[in-house]
Amino acid sequence: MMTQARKKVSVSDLASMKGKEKISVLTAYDYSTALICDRAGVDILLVGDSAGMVVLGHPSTVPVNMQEMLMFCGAVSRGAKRAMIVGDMPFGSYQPGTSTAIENAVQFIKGGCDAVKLEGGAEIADKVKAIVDAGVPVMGHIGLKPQTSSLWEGYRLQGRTAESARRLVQDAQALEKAGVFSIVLEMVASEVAEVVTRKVSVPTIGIGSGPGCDGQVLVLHDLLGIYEDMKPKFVKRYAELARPILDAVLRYTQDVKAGKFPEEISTFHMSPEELEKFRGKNKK
Ligand SMILES: Nc1nc(=O)c2c([nH]1)NC[C@@H]1CN(c3ccc(C(=O)N[C@@H](CCC(=O)O)C(=O)O)cc3)CN21
Ligand SMILES: CC(C)C(=O)C(=O)O
Ligand SMILES: [Mg+2]
Repeated sequence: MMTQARKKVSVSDLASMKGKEKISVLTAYDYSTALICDRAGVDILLVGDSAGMVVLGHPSTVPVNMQEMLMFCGAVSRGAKRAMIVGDMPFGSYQPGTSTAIENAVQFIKGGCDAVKLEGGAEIADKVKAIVDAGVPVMGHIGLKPQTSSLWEGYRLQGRTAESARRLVQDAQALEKAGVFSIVLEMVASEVAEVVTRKVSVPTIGIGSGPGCDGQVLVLHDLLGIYEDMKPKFVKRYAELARPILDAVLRYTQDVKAGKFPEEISTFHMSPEELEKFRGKNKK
């Protein structure tokens, strides 16, 4: 008998959650935290290009490349048993053309991801369709698109005017038609996110887009309180871990300086016989 494949959250599981059960999504970038998030029952782990900011220390997500993303994806995939893993395609990995987009999407799947995410609406629908046709599930991402917003107008609320709200609905529908299994709505006015959620059949995942979305996503380091360079209004800190980490490292450093670490319990010894021989030889 074949061993049963691990029970993973699938595209069809997510589809059937729309309107019934909210979808919990978090970012993850490494094995140890992926393992914890998976154990907590997070449905989707997004290996976000936000790693460029919170892990690599860049001022935006723009500098992150494929090689870096694939390393994070491999680590997260080894930690997640149940959660679906979505790889965030970095800036430059899908802009050059459809075949480049397919090649890089396939690299994410080979690297352990179950799906990929691309920023953009109607203008990238052809690339989304091509990736889906190649057999790779795609998550859309509209509203605030950090990869390009950082180069143009900065990180601002989207869908503030009736015109831009209508465009968001059209973008969502274009992505749905192109075959996405889900759409991230980032920093979209709550009223607009609600309408988009009603108008598409696939689940919407909100970040800073109000409670009307089918699911929610946050950056793990924001939720844990260990990324302090910025605090968007939509972030809720479920813990303030910067402080306890600082305290632990302070105490460790004090102990090292004072010669109080390591203690006997953390120290290894030779056997008495070998120690005797060692001392004898050393005497000479
Ligand atoms: N750590 C982290 N968390 C994120 O949520 C995140 C990233 N990194 N990197 C990629 C993008 C960038 N994001 C951001 C960053 C800043 C604001 C921000 O400053 N927002 C202002 C409102 C600005 C306005 O209304 O025009 C705020 O006060 O929330 C929003 C989204 C969300 N994403
Ligand atoms: C915040 C989410 C949606 C994201 O794209 C990221 O973490 O990079
Ligand atoms: Mg991203």
